[in-house]
Amino acid sequence: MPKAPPAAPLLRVRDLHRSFGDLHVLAGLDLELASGEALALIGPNGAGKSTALRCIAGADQATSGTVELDGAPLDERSPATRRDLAVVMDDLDFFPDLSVVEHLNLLARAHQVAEPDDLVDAVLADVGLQRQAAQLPGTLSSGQRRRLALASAFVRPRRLLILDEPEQRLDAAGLAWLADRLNAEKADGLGILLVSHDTDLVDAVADWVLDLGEL
Ligand SMILES: Nc1ncnc2c1ncn2[C@@H]1O[C@H](COP(=O)(O)OP(=O)(O)OP(=O)(O)O)[C@@H](O)[C@H]1O
Repeated sequence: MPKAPPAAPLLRVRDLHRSFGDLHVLAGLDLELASGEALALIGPNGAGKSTALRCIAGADQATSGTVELDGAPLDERSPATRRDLAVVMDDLDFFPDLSVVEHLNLLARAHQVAEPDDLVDAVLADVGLQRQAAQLPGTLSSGQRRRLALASAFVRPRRLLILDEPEQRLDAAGLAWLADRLNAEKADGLGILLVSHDTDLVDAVADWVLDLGEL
């Protein structure tokens, strides 16, 4: 009996290049990620980790190379990609006049999740922002703003989670929560691509580690 062709990985990046003038930040990055797995990009400051995430997520234009989601070119404008891809970068942008709960409600409803109020309540409790639900982003502490950014990814549909230094500004309890949450996401079948300088988080979550400082 003929064998079925192997399923495409959730994410496949081939020969990704990104240069800024004569600075070759990415010079042929290859990676693959399956559903239910986490891949951590590590490396020193300036190694190109955020550049890689931005090019993969479509926030920056690679000089050359391919990025595929489920075997099709990843197009951040397509409805399918926008449904599947949840991105939390390190630049946190919020509407200054929408409260915490209003942000999360807006996202859940825009992504047409079932029972948005229940999901938002659950995520608020999970990220520890229940008491801050009515506050505006400008009144949150920096760690609370990071929690809101992470919460934004958890109130929407997703199959691939891309996270740039999600550990930033989290306290010890927040870091423990983050590792548990990301492992729960993996158990739910999500693929996770993260950049992190936190070796404990990488050890706790990553199935694969790619050191961009060594490429
Ligand atoms: N838009 C840009 N124009 C010029 N140079 C850039 C641009 N974006 C990034 N770079 C350069 O590319 C290199 C890689 O930057 P990047 O932010 O990807 O590093 P990183 O590995 O994420 O570092 P860190 O650990 O400090 O976050 C750096 O030398 C940076 O100055």
